[in-house]
Amino acid sequence: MPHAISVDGLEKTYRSGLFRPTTVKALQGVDLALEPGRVFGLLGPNGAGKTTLVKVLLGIVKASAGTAQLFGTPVTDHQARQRVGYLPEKHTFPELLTARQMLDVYGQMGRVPAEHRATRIPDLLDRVGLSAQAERKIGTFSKGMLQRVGLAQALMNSPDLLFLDEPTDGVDPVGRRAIRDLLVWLRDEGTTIFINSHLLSEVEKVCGEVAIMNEGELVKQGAISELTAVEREYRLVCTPLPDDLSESVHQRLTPLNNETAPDGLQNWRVASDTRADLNALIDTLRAHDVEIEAIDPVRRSLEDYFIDVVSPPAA
Ligand SMILES: Nc1ncnc2c1ncn2[C@@H]1O[C@H](COP(=O)(O)OP(=O)(O)OP(=O)(O)O)[C@@H](O)[C@H]1O
Repeated sequence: MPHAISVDGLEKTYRSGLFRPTTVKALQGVDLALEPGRVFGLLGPNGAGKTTLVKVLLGIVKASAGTAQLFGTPVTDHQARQRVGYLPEKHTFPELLTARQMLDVYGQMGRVPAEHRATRIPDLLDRVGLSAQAERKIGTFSKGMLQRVGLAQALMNSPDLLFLDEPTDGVDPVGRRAIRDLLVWLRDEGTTIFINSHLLSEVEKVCGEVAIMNEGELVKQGAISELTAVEREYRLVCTPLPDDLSESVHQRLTPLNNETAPDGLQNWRVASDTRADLNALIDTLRAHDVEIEAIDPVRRSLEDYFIDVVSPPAA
């Protein structure tokens, strides 16, 4: 089965100015392979090249070098876009149309047959929580409602691959939850979802894997759980430590909010260079009748990780 997205050595250089031409290297050799059925988040600071990458994938912008394919079809071939839905960041929908009429127009443009539109429009409006607003004019919609009707628009042609640019921007927490639930449902149905967003906490909740783009390059890529794990540090939850533990054991344990644990359990941060070392420590604790409730890798937030990756090192 081909990758949903496959990008190899992609470059894009913008040239502007007639008398004093300037060039901007927006993409500088991007490689990406995305399995179908994944929810993928593309992160990066302003100007990193995220929108350019999406535009190349959608055939809106022509790459300067490299190749890009959607489901094995080159993005330069219009067939590649037949299986794609897109919610742009700055969308403007016809304000005088009602939500239902707007979806009908976009469905027609996407060559969705009339009988499919008749069932799909109420279904999608229901899924994005806008059934009661079906006959309301788009011009009267709030920003959050516009995002939700935009998402319904992107889904009109039942895409296998969905591109979303800042999908939850301006949406209140209830609407965000509705969008998140919808994305999870789509993923479970097998849709590949590509999200471009600055809202890292949202990305963290819905994306399985992310890539961080900086200055036109993908500098990090992987599962969020792997990227945010702090190497060889663990959080240990256990019954109170006895006083007769050796100094060397104590030195490896840093207390974490122990005064706030209402159940009498204690939280410790454990640094351990090897697995054997960690297991030896646990053996020592168990030999002192300490009961282990949990031991997990310490994780940073995606935001902390992101800032570490994109911030230039201090001079
Ligand atoms: N049409 C264009 N002509 C010239 N330069 C452009 C054009 N579009 C984008 N750029 C430049 O290319 C670089 C990448 O821009 P791009 O919009 O892809 O970044 P981005 O990561 O999407 O940023 P943001 O998060 O701010 O939307 C920037 O330096 C931008 O100024």
